[in-house]
Amino acid sequence: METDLNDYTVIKEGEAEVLMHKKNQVFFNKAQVNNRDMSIAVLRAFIIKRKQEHEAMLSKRARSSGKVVEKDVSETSKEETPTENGDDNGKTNGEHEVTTQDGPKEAAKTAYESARRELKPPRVLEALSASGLRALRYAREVEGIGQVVALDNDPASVEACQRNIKFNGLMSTSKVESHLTDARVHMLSHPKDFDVVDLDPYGAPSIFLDSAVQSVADGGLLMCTATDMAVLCGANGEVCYSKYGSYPLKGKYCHEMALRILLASIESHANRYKRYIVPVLSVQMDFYVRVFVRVYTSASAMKNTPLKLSYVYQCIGCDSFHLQSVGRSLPKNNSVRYLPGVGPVVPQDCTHCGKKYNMGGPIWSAPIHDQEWVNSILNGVKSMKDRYPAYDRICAVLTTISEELPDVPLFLSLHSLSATLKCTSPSAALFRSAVINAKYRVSGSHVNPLGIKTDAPMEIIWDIMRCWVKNHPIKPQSPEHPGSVILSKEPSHQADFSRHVGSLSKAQAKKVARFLPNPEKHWGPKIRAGRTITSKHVSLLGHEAVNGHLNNNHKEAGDEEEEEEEEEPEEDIIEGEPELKRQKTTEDFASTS
Ligand SMILES: C[S@@+](CC[C@H](N)C(=O)[O-])C[C@H]1O[C@@H](n2cnc3c(N)ncnc32)[C@H](O)[C@@H]1O
Ligand SMILES: [Zn+2]
Repeated sequence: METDLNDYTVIKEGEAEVLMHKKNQVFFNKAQVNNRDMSIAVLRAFIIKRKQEHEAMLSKRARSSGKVVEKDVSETSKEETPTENGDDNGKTNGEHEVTTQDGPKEAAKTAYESARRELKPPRVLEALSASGLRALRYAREVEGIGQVVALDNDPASVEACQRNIKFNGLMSTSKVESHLTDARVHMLSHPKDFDVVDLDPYGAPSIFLDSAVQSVADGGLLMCTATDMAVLCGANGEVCYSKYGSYPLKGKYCHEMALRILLASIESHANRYKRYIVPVLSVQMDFYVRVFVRVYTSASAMKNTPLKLSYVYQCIGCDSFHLQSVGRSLPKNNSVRYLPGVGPVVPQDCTHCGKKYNMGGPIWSAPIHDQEWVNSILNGVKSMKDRYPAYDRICAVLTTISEELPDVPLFLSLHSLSATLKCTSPSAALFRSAVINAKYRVSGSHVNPLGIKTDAPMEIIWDIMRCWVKNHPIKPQSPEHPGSVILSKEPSHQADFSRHVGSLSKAQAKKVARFLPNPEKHWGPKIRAGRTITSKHVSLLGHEAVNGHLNNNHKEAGDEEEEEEEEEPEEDIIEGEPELKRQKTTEDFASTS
């Protein structure tokens, strides 16, 4: 069928152009440019890293095969050297037989050259592609990328994607292919077939995780978005548990907890197939979380999973939180014994304010980024500023991430600490100085401008706040109030608030932007393409965001099936900071006492 261009608007993002039908039957959200740019930056870093790893494996192989050839040439031809992570990229697939005729050095060189040719450009699966914009951007903008397979189970989306592939010319038609299929079926029938798998669903990715972890090649990259922030941040704890297998807690750190719940869930799916993940970058931006993890196969490495997971105890009175590892390991002779974690790490009642704890998790409590990757992604982005439409935003996010303490899960909120004590808040610089002067480490968090990551125990934090209140007295409060209980104790550590040079992050000191406002109104989620627009959507998203598609015979809010599957905000939770203090109601206290 001929395409009448008058029916379409051309949308350009990066180097890709897509045709959007004026009736807008296919999903497109401009705000996801940050997500797509960040993914391109990670893909570029992945391609470089993969090449470096391959080179390193080859030279190791060449060295070892050279040595072995000198000893026994016939044995060398049979040998295979798996990489550290059990990755089989380096296999010669038995194709290359090292002959004795050219001598050992030549044999090693030929083996090297043969294996070198084997690193094929990475194959990418864009499992949920809609218009194909993302797949097209990957194909057009990421140097060294291989085939990009774009899937969707919606016929209108696949039709649009195929039209867009043609519209983007020869380079796209040769690299991108689009299929109408259920992504889960395709991933299950293509085990370890893709070097990169991208999941960008409406709402939760949970139903795609099991097949996705099987479809990624060893050492490959899984990139996964979740926009169901209300669920992940604790609005419906039981729904989160059913989808992800973890209980979320309503804390100021909930967006970071969301990232860690998603990582724990991916790991759990991977473990079913003797696989495990290594996160390289985990980002909370705009209205979603997105994680980038590498997937490896190793039954023995998988035993470490319980050491990377923790439950979280969070006090309902003062928000103090404590992590309890799911498992532990003990060295035994030359091996390791794996044991359950020792607990509980907290008493029944909070030692600071006397209230009970909620228990959440398990969450991923190992690092959520690889700082070497983060730096190389950030440097890559800076070196190609003009190639990223969302340069300022992704640069700001990556800069903040590059300064996060990698080994400190979750964070404190200065406002929350001050709200508990009902005092004025010290400035972040003063508070951070007091922590550093007490000989602990401190950093910001990319998910919250007011977040403070620190390895200081809660006793020290409350002592710092007690000392602050001594100089900034508060109005008398009821003696049962958690803040009054905390302040009734004398500090055992005397806080030193004198300004420390480390109280500002490097980026703050250099005045590099770390958090940016949204570039325009309605910079948020969009509803599922083809859905009936209701008054609920308009009130949540605004008229512009629903593209003026208010349907007159709309259903009322609540009539939608699978509501939490939408790429929609839930009031309070997604936009900015959830107002969490108010959730500590008498109901909370009663239910745990
Ligand atoms: C949020 S959109 C993807 C947006 C796209 N990645 C982008 O960057 O513009 C999600 C898409 O997943 C598709 N989808 C939902 N379930 C699917 C399934 N089981 N298999 C394949 N596609 C599916 C929907 O039709 C929709 O087009
Ligand atoms: Zn407490």
